[in-house]
Amino acid sequence: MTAEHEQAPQSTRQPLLELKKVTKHFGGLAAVQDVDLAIYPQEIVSIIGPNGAGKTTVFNLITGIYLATSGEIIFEGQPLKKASPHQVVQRGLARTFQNIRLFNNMTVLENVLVGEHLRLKASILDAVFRPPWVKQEEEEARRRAIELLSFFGQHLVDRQDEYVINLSYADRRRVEIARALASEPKLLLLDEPTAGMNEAETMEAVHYIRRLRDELHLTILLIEHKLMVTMGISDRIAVLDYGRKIAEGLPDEIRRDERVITAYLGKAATADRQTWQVALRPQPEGEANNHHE
Ligand SMILES: Nc1ncnc2c1ncn2[C@@H]1O[C@H](COP(=O)(O)OP(=O)(O)OP(=O)(O)O)[C@@H](O)[C@H]1O
Repeated sequence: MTAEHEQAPQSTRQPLLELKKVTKHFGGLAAVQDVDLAIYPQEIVSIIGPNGAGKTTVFNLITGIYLATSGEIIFEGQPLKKASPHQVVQRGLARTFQNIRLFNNMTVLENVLVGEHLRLKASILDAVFRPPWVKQEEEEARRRAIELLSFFGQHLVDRQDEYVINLSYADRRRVEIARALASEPKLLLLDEPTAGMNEAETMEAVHYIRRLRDELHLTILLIEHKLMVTMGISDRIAVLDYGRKIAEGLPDEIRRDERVITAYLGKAATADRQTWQVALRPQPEGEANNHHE
């Protein structure tokens, strides 16, 4: 652990985001039930669980896409209440999606600029008549968008005028994160950030997710199906099953948790436990994230 990561114990800090007994019903189905979760500044927290466990629904509740049936979601000490997705972004939360949602008929740079529009002051009339301050604001937005692309290396800067449809899947995921960063969030929600990536791209994604926390001081909540990634990157992990949180803890605790093993493998699959243990083995020295250890 480096000195810059040392933080006060959680008990003395205020969570950046807190879910209190959050429940979401779809008709008779309880997709999320009584979920409590606290995420502290500059943590990387993962939500894992089998298909249909309620992970994406939790993201949709936090980001204002769904209204909770009951319970409370609190950001920086203030309830999000009925905040719309737009208002949630203004409060400082940004997200990416399981299925990348970029504008394919726009360039890389234009997509990132879309993420900046909430911060800009110019109205439609200003944009039409373009007084000097609007031009200045546009230039500043453009400069910042390029800077955000450069977080992922020079190659995205070089391809800023390319239509996003021409980029690799991994690059499109990077552009989607750059667009989320453009709204200057405090909390970034990443829904399966390594889906569709090969091993090398996945390892690179793990590296830049850590940099988002370490260099940009972001707090990160992610859903990730690749358990090797989750185990290596997370400070804490929350496990959902049938909408309920069945476990929460450090990666090592989750790896050994009987309820988690059962949820993933089913009761009849105890013979597969060794496979599970192998899949979740700690990352090699230097790769493990010892943020809170
Ligand atoms: N809009 C909706 N209307 C009705 N049911 C829904 C809706 N959204 C999700 N569900 C149901 O809620 C449950 C939880 O779904 P959710 O997508 O949150 O799970 P998940 O853990 O993200 O799954 P996956 O890993 O497959 O993405 C599932 O049974 C799903 O069918």
